[in-house]
Amino acid sequence: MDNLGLYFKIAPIAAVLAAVLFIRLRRRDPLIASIRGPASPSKLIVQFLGNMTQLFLAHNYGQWEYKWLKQFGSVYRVKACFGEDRLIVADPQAIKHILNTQTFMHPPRILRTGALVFGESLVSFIGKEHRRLRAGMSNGFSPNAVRSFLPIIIETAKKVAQEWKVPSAPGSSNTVNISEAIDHATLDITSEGGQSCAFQWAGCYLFRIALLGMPINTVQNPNQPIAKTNILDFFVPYIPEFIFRHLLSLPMDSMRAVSKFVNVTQKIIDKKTQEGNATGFEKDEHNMLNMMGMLEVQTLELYKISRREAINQIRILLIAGQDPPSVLLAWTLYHLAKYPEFQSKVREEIRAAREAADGQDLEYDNLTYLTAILKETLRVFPPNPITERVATEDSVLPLAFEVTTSTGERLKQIPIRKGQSSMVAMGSYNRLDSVWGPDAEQFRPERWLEADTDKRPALGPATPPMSFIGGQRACLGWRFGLLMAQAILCELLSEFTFSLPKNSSVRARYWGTEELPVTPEGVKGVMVSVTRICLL
Ligand code: HEM
Repeated sequence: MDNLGLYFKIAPIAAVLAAVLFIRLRRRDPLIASIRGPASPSKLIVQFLGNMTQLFLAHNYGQWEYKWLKQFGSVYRVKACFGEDRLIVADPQAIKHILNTQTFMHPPRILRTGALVFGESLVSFIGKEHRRLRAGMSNGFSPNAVRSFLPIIIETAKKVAQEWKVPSAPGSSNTVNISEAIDHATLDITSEGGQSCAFQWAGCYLFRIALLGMPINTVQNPNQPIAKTNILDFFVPYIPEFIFRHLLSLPMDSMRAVSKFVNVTQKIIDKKTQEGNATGFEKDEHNMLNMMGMLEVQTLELYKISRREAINQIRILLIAGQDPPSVLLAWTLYHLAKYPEFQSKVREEIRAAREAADGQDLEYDNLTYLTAILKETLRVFPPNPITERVATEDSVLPLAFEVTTSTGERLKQIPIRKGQSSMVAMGSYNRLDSVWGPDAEQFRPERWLEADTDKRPALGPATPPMSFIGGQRACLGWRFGLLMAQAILCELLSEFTFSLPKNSSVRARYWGTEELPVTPEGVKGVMVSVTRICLL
């Protein structure tokens, strides 16, 4: 009986696996299969996952990907789940084509997960629906709208300084995990401190727990949860809808945390809508929805966006707006602590700018060395190093650099069949010797001050480097993210020096969609010694 029971449990799973494998093998494109790439790992258990474990679960993100880049060139093939052939694309011309034509879309995996976590939002919409919503939201990210957040950014940076608990006497220091306070800071900014915005009723505290409790923000017990949830991610396209709907009920810490986030934000959205309907949507609130004009009747009518839809964007703005700037700041502070010579130079630039501004707000874009440091950090450790697109029809990928197949054929372009998945590898593009020169691996901010910098292909906003992606799904908040980083760094560098404690080390870990710095124990963040100086 026991054996029979087991058989009935295993048989349907085996049948589904066999069917998926059969469909995959029949759909295999011989040209893509002939493009050179790494062999699949030989262990049986990971064979199902192909090279995905090396790509996404590497001990140090990029340890395989950047090696393959050197070995196989700027476009190569990897194995994904169930023998699927995927392209890893770091070639600038191919990337430009993928991002700027309507032929390539987010894969169902991202759209499905996006819909589950964010509801009807920018990340779960495609085509006309996406363009409509994006047009309405884009309006609000103008330089002026973004700059109106400067007072709260500066005020929040001061709170970071307090959270580090460094005694007030110059020379006093403390060793802290810089990501903890920075995570709180970017969340406070994005949700406008919870003081005057949509989150007020729910209490900022509850909201914080819900958002900061999400696994993408707290990698407390790194290896297990990361591996489990990332592996689950690989299977998302194959999970039937009736099971997928209940994914958040799985007894896993990560699922519980995401579910809490969904529930708390849903209550906020409902409450905000009810209150607004009863008493009107206040114009004097200063929050992101207002910044984008998303509570104004004219804007909503112009872009045919319902109010409900507008308020729904709270979730995506909070996640997209909170985490990448925090990761960028953590990697930047790590590099400044590691290279004191760059740190002194940037501090000197800030000091001179403050003197010239004579008490007025700084013009951050004029701080060329600070911008160089940020661009170099975005180049070497882009917060989102890789993303995926799927061809919706047959197409041809143009190439800047030829690709050689395993039979020795040299391709100047790659014909792509409908359904072919391509990973747009921003991190790899940002390290291409052919674009960045032989020192591409090195952290060298000076490269941004050299004359030939702007000759590199511009693939998206604030590029090069390509860390905000480009085309129809380019980061909407890149200007906001950069302003947050610039202003917070100016405040912190005016008050503290940063250095790495003895024997400290950091590695990069892929989590969710991000390349996070983690301590040797695997906790998100970087341990840094922070020492107070006389205020600049
Ligand atoms: C340093 C900071 C940031 C980086 C490196 C970054 C990077 C990115 C990347 C790579 C994408 C594309 C992901 C994909 O298509 O797979 C993206 C999309 C997006 N980002 Fe950012 N981001 C940053 C800050 C922000 C901020 C501050 C906001 C909002 C306040 C924001 C809002 C968005 C939104 C709404 C999208 C989706 C756009 C769409 O699908 O049309 N981001 N970001």
